Amino acid sequence: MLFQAKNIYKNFFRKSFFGIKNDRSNVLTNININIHDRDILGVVGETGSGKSTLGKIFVGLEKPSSGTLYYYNNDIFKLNKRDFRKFQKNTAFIFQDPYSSFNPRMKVLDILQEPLILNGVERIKRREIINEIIDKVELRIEDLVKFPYQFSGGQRQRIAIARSLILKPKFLVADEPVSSLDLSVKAQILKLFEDIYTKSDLTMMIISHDLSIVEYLCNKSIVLYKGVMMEEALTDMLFRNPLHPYTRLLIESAPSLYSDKTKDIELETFESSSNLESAKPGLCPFLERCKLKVDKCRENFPEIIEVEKNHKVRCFKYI
Ligand SMILES: Nc1ncnc2c1ncn2[C@@H]1O[C@H](COP(=O)(O)OP(=O)(O)OP(=O)(O)O)[C@@H](O)[C@H]1O
Repeated sequence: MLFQAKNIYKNFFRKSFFGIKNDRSNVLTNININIHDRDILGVVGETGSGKSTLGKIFVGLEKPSSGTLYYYNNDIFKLNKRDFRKFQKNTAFIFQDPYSSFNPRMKVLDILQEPLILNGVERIKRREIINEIIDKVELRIEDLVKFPYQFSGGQRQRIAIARSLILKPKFLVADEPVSSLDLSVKAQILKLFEDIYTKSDLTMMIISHDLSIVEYLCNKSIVLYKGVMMEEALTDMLFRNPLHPYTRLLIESAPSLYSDKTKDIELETFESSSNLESAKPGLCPFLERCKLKVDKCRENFPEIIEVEKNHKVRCFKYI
């Protein structure tokens, strides 16, 4: 198994005006996930549900507050410096807004060769790798001497993908990889991810609030709500038979990949704002918005249970 996340919690402390850490926010609660070689795991949930934080933990950019993340059975946060660097070389993260992660004074060639230089790759080999990668992401040789601001959003995303792949990682996290792109460019970039996956031995995590992207690319998916895993399933199952009221809400209200229009259907699982019940610690975080709640929901926190093979849900409706 490539990754095994066990009981991962992440809290951030907000500092008060006087710089004292006093306000703790639970961003991730008891996350357990297995990622096998060649999986494409989709992580969905609304803004602030902890998706990016989870992705960053998987590439070592954030450390969990507690819990363990195994990479081929090694606890990555217990590796010595050299092995941790080796681990990070095997992983890559494409940020939500790639443009802001580029140095605007660097040309594409420098953006692409920087990681190679840092890893001691010789000039001739660098050229070979860069030629190969720009071919893969369908950029042109003449693009190498341009600056990022000279490209459209879709082209910039190609540069970000090229840079993330330059050290041939085994595992790639793409955080909202197409959220800022218009529909036709979005489809091209998704196709590019698909091609890259087919022609390499990558394992991926795709973070998105947009379910259509996950449906298109991912073989399995998890649904996060306020940092809690609500459902985990093979993607086909999740879409064919969503169990958690929150997943159903997401799927029912999702626009299709092929249209900007949100489906106009009755959201039977969703409590109208006038009826909201405030969420209490220790109870299901979706309680306040759930129309299907039962008495038990106001008393206990539901465990996540396997309802059928490869399909888990956290909801008292199924316990
Ligand atoms: N470094 C940090 N310090 C303090 N709080 C943070 C930090 N990083 C994230 N958070 C908080 O953690 C929560 C989850 O953030 P995260 O970016 O992981 O969510 P997300 O689901 O990816 O949302 P989005 O889709 O908007 O990026 C948010 O409330 C955010 O403000």
